[in-house]
Amino acid sequence: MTVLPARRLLLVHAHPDDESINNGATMAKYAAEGAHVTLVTCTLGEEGEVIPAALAHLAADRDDALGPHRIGELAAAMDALGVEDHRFLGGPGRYRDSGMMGAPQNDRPDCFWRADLDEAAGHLVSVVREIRPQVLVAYDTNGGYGHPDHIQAHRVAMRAVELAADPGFRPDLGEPHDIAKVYWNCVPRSAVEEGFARLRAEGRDSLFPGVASVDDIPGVVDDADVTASIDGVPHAAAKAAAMRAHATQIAVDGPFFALSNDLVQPMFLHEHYRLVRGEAGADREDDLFAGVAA
Ligand SMILES: CC(=O)N[C@H]1[C@@H](O[C@@H]2[C@H](O)[C@H](O)[C@@H](O)[C@H](O)[C@H]2O)O[C@H](CO)[C@@H](O)[C@@H]1O
Ligand SMILES: [Zn+2]
Repeated sequence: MTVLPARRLLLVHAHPDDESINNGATMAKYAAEGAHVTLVTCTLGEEGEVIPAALAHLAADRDDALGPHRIGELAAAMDALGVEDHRFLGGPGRYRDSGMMGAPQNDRPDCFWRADLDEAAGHLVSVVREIRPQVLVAYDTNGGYGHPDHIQAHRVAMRAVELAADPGFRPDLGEPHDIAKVYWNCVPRSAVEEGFARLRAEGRDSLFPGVASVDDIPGVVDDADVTASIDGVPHAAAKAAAMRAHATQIAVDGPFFALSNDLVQPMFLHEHYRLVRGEAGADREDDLFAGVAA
């Protein structure tokens, strides 16, 4: 019987790369502090575009080998963050990347967007009842930016929070567990505006073919809606290394990056969260475990 650390954090993401973009510094911080950090990724990202020309053959409409390749990218990213516990929902390849909203891939019977909600949530309940986290991080109801896998990851995570605590649900999956605090990823508008001002001031808007806009940033909220902000500056190098590890999806340029759409955007080193379940430990928390664990 493995005895886990006192502080246990669970994060649920749609594709390999989302965890590093949204929470890389937070994950590195808590791993370095000795908390147990568990990442559950819901798909292998099989339908992603491929940035390096030398790897273009991996794409779904070529060799359809991007999923297994991204397993390796995710493992390298976890090494960079110091995270040892990362899993795929239902096992690697159980749910396939659904493609962007409206894409024909949304209709594939094996895609995550078509998953049965309670069946998928059951796989996550098993992890919750094993790890028994005090804190869960998930996407907001729009999945940050409306990608079907992100929306579904939100739904599965929130359904698993309910089911994991229900003693009548699947006793075979372990004792019920009530997650004390649930946060949704977010970015305060002031941080987005500051990031783009820095990008323009450093002239990076001329090095990439395009520049993202505020509307391209997932989960932008009014500053007042932010509950917790994690200062990830001490973990900047780890976050950048983790993002670089996802080389088919992300091109990193110092404190900026672009996805395969070539739109440069700031890399946020402060990572922000909105508490949607549980009690906040302060008006603006600097610790996700505030009030729940030593
Ligand atoms: C960050 C994220 O969620 N990436 C997803 C997303 O990828 C985007 C998609 O390919 C889009 O067409 C591009 O313009 C954009 O640059 C990409 O970031 O969707 C992919 C397909 O579902 C997914 O694999 C990728 O992880
Ligand atoms: Zn994603």
